[in-house]
Amino acid sequence: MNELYPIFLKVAQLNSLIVGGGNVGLEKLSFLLKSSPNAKVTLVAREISEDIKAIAARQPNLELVEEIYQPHFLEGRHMVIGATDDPAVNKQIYSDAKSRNLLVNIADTPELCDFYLGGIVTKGNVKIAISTNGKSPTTAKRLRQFLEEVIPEDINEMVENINQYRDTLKGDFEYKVEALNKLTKELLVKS
Ligand SMILES: C[C@@]1(CC(=O)O)C2=NC(=C\c3[nH]c(c(CCC(=O)O)c3CC(=O)O)Cc3[nH]c(c(CC(=O)O)c3CCC(=O)O)/C=C3\N/C(=C\2)[C@@H](CCC(=O)O)[C@]3(C)CC(=O)O)/[C@H]1CCC(=O)O
Ligand SMILES: NC(=O)c1ccc[n+]([C@@H]2O[C@H](COP(=O)([O-])OP(=O)(O)OC[C@H]3O[C@@H](n4cnc5c(N)ncnc54)[C@H](O)[C@@H]3O)[C@@H](O)[C@H]2O)c1
Repeated sequence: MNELYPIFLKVAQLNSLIVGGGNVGLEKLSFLLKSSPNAKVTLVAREISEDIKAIAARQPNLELVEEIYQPHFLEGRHMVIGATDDPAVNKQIYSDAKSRNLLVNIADTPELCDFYLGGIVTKGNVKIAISTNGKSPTTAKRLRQFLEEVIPEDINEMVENINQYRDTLKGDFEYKVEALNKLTKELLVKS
C-alpha cells in the first residue's frame, strides 16, 4: 500500500531551493513551474544550463546563483531539492537539510527523500497528483497523460458554477452540504 500523504503546497509563499543546474535540475524546475508558475525558487549550481537561464529571464520569482553548494544556502528555506551529479554533494545536502528539519528531495533517489514529486494534472482549479510510491515514475507519467486526455477541459466551468451556487446558499452548514450533495449526485451515476 502507498502510505504517502499528499498535500497541496502554496509554493508561491514558501522558499524552495534547487541545487543542480543540469538536466535533472531543469526537469524538476520545469515540473514545479508548470504546475505553480509563481513558485518562489532559488537555484544554486556550479554551472547553470542555458535552458535554465532562459527560464529565469522570464520568471521574476526564480533566482539563479552560479556557485558551489554550501550549507548557508539552506537558510530561510522551507524545502530543498538536490539534483547535482555528485552523489557526495547530494548526500551532504540531504544531511544538512535533515539537521535543519527541512523537507528534502534528492532527485531520483528515494532513500534520500522526505517527499516525492508526483505526476500532476491541472485543469483550471482542479488538480490531481499521482504517485506510484516511488515504484514506477514512468507509470506516473503515463497516468498523468491519460488523465489529461480523459478529464474534460470544462470541469473547471463546473467547479466555478458550483462555487457560485455555493455562495448563494443561505442556511446552516448542514443545509449547504445537503444542497451541494443533491446538485452533484448525478456526477457519479455511471452512463
Ligand atoms: C512523477 C515525476 C515527477 C518529477 O520528476 O517531477 C517523477 N519522475 C518522473 C519521470 C521519470 N523519472 C525517471 C524516469 C525514467 C524511467 C523510470 O525509471 O521509470 C521517468 C519517466 C520519463 O522521464 O519518461 C527516472 C527515475 N526517477 C526516480 C528514479 C529512482 C528510482 O526509481 O529508484 C529513477 C531512475 C533513475 C536511474 O535510472 O538512475 C525516482 C523518482 N521520480 C519521481 C517522480 C519520484 C517518484 C514518483 C512516483 O511515486 O511515481 C521519485 C521516487 C523521487 C523524485 O525524484 O521525486 C516525473 C514524471 C512527471 C510527468 O511526466 O508527469
Ligand atoms: N540526466 C538524466 O536524465 C538522469 C536520469 C537519471 C539519473 N540521473 C542522475 O542524476 C544526476 C544529475 O544528472 P544531470 O543530468 O542533471 O547532470 P548534469 O551534469 O547535467 O548537471 C549536474 C549539475 O550539478 C551541478 N553541480 C555539481 N556539483 C556541484 C556542487 N558541488 N555545487 C553546486 N552544483 C554542483 C553542476 O554544476 C550541474 O549544474 C546524475 O547523478 C545522474 O547520473 C540523470
